[in-house]
Amino acid sequence: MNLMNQNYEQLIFLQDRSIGFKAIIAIDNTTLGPALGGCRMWHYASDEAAVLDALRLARGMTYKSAVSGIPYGGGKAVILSHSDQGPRQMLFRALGHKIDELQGTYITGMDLGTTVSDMDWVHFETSFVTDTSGSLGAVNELTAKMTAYGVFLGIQASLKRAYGSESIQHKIIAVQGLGKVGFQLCRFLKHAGAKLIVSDINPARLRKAVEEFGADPRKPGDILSVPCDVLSPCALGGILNDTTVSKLNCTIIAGAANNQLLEARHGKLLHDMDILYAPDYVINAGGIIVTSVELEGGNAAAAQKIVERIGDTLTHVFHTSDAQGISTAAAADWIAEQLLGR
Ligand SMILES: NC(=O)c1ccc[n+]([C@@H]2O[C@H](COP(=O)([O-])OP(=O)(O)OC[C@H]3O[C@@H](n4cnc5c(N)ncnc54)[C@H](O)[C@@H]3O)[C@@H](O)[C@H]2O)c1
Repeated sequence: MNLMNQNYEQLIFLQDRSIGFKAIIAIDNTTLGPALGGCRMWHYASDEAAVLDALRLARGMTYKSAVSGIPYGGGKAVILSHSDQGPRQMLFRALGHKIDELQGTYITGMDLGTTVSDMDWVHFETSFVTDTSGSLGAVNELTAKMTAYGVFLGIQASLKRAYGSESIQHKIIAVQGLGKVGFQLCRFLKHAGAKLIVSDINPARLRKAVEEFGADPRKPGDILSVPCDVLSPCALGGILNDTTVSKLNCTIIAGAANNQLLEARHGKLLHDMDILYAPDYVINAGGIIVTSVELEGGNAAAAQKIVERIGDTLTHVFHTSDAQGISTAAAADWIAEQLLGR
């Protein structure tokens, strides 16, 4: 990988051997405001894989903020997880110390593998952190709820585009992943009259969804190929790839998971197969909207008002895709690039 060819603003490598701390901060773009994006703590196969992940996630945040109309740029932090690390508080305080030196260019928060208490440790060192105890997003899991609500509205907009009506009544919707977002999404969908098919690697969560929603459970390996109107990926990224795309049996893909397309070309593949793909960073922006409203001192109602624009943003993406004859994924990127003035 030639790092100098990547179009980012800053790539920062951090290391403190005494506490087994190794981290990366990627600041993709600050044209529209300070770079916003959570901190992931993950085990990577190599340092290079971690750098690539940080850069890709940071770019996704730039685009997500731009299309959502919030005054922030994109960034991401990654702490490389390994066996001989010091106590978590030391790792997150080390990260916080560096973030403070950046004087607000980058603002962090929670992501995969990190928690509210980790953000509290970051907060010991800097105020450029969200998702701390008592924050707007952390209380009653507002971030996840608003993400689920945005996905629900995005599913309605996608149904309207594919079937001419946004009605969810009797539509078959397959939800992969019943965590904080997926479970809440099922609540909205069930209430609107959907027939749910669900899957989770966690048997307790699966059982709960069957009991609460009368959902039809499937094995994790089967959910992506079930015949359905909408497939809603709410677990991991990279699930739309060479192996899975040919097995899909849905009209629409609209879910919360980040980086659903393994590679950009898979967006084109879906387009050629006439499957309507709701670009992930457009439909799952509810969480970052809560964070941005929190940073501006707003409340849950203010956040909801912005989340309610997600359906219209998605419709704009679909129109752009039609007008330019490009995939919805490429159309979303094009809109974001325009907003960034590039
Ligand atoms: N929480 C948010 O506000 C938010 C915001 C934007 C995007 N996202 C993205 O949405 C996705 C879900 O987020 P979350 O907060 O609900 O996470 P979570 O960890 O609470 O839930 C993920 C669920 O997926 C399940 N799962 C994992 N692998 C699976 C598989 N192969 N098949 C079926 N189920 C599987 C897990 O058991 C878990 O129940 C993630 O990709 C996340 O990055 C979340």
